Amino acid sequence: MYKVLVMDGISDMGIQLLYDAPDVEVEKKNGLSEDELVAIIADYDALLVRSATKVTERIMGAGSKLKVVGRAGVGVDNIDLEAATKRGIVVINAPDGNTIATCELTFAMMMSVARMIPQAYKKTVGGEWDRKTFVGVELRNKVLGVLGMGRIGSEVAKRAKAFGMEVLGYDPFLTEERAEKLGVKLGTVNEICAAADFITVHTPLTNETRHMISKPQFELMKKGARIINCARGGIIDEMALVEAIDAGIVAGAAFDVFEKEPPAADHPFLNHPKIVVTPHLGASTVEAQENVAIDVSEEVLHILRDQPFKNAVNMPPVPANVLNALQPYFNLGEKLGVFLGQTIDGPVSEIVVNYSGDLTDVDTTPLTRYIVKGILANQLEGVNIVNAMHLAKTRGLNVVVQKSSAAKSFTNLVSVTLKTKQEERVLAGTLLSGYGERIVQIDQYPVDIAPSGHLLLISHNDKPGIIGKVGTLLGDNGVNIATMQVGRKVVGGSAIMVLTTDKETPKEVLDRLIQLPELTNARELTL
Ligand SMILES: NC(=O)c1ccc[n+]([C@@H]2O[C@H](COP(=O)([O-])OP(=O)(O)OC[C@H]3O[C@@H](n4cnc5c(N)ncnc54)[C@H](O)[C@@H]3O)[C@@H](O)[C@H]2O)c1
Ligand SMILES: O=C(O)[C@H](O)COP(=O)(O)O
Repeated sequence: MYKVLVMDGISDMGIQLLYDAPDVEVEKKNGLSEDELVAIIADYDALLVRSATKVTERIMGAGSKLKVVGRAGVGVDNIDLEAATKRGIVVINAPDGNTIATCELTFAMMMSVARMIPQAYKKTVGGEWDRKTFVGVELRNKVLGVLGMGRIGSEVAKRAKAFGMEVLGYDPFLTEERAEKLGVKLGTVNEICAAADFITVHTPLTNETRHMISKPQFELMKKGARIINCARGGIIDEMALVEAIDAGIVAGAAFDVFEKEPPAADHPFLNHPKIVVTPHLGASTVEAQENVAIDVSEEVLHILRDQPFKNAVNMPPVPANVLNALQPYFNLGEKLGVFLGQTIDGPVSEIVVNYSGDLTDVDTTPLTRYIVKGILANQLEGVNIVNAMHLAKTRGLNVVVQKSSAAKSFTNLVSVTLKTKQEERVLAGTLLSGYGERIVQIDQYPVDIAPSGHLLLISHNDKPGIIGKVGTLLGDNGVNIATMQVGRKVVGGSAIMVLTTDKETPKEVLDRLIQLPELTNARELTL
């Protein structure tokens, strides 16, 4: 039974999928401190949060069973991604579910700041009938600058056109074609700051975007510009904004997010007559909360059940067509790795993976992760497809991927070479129609082996009688041979024998095998 801890008031309707799952037990808690989470997290396989819970290295360190942290929303700045990756914990988010909610809040904020609705409301309910102070501006014919043209920024740009606004956009990944399709003119941050009547930001908070709008940008702005931030606190320099308003450059601002949340009681935005504030409500609609909770629940179930998933934040996304093409090979790739990992002595210095045939048509990176995971699994605990490449890198292990279009006798071939300072071992596998996964090459020897169960890999000199000696020794010790294959390059030269056995060969039997004078090596492998 998997235990899932759900924090931060995530929608019950959205996580119904988890309640309904027969293999999942859900517990809901709110407002736990870091210490309280550290004390209980070892019981859980999955943790679901919004932005309120900070998922720190300490929490993940204590989460000995933790497989996945699910963020019911977009921003993962409350989750220590590096710590998760190191521990092989998958971090997933729900990037699409709250786009429209946040886009619509952006317009609510834009209208609020254009017409001073919150300020007018406050006076009206206070008993004043003040129609002179609140003369606003229209959006029509105004220039809107959108910094960050991802999901939310693009939706904002589309709707701004309906208000009759001219839209200028900046995003390092916005192509001219896409900008043209959206009816957006491209500009630099400074050009947009100089030209816009309204500026809205929709980027993540990164080292590059921190204080992207600060004193120098405010100094470029038109008198009367208005600023909206429904993305992340810190993208706009809060103190520089207050100065720009007080200097008469900026006419007003609307902020849903703060550099520190919740802001201190004496934060200059609170009670400022020209600044509208909300408590991080961008995603707070019934629809968005249901959407993100459904998305994250589906992914959590996939991860807990070892099924493929798509929205991992600490792994590159895998497009559906790539996943479809590679998925049948994941198990084979891992088995090739597990096989090789058990056949090598001494530290591995390089892994060379060669893909040939149809597999060369897609990005094979996800499959490489399975291979590397399999190789490392023999040496390291807790290795999985999230941390496999990271662990390989931190151990100075070079992973080289090659592709060759000719697959020789096979439609597809995955060939893996493991190199240490002393030796080199090659293993190749394929999927054979009607037969499934097969290992088809060990070093220079062609073989045909199903990669599962117990195997004995024996290196020997090609001498008459050796097969009988091995068979007798195993038989005398109750180890039944299921299949046997022998390969050699030249008569009387070095050769290999691969046996599949119905049970593990005991260590003492293996030791006696190795003492046979014709044998150079014997290893028990479990796949
Ligand atoms: N207020 C809320 O409750 C709320 C709700 C949802 C999302 N958000 C936040 O809104 C932001 C945008 O969300 P999204 O779903 O559109 O994300 P997204 O990933 O689709 O878009 C972000 C865009 O920012 C661009 N970008 C990155 N660095 C940039 C830079 N230096 N200059 C300009 N553009 C840059 C990226 O290329 C990307 O296109 C995120 O920070 C997210 O956390 C806030
Ligand atoms: O990044 C997000 O998705 C938003 O900031 C929403 O955060 P929330 O789920 O805490 O409302």
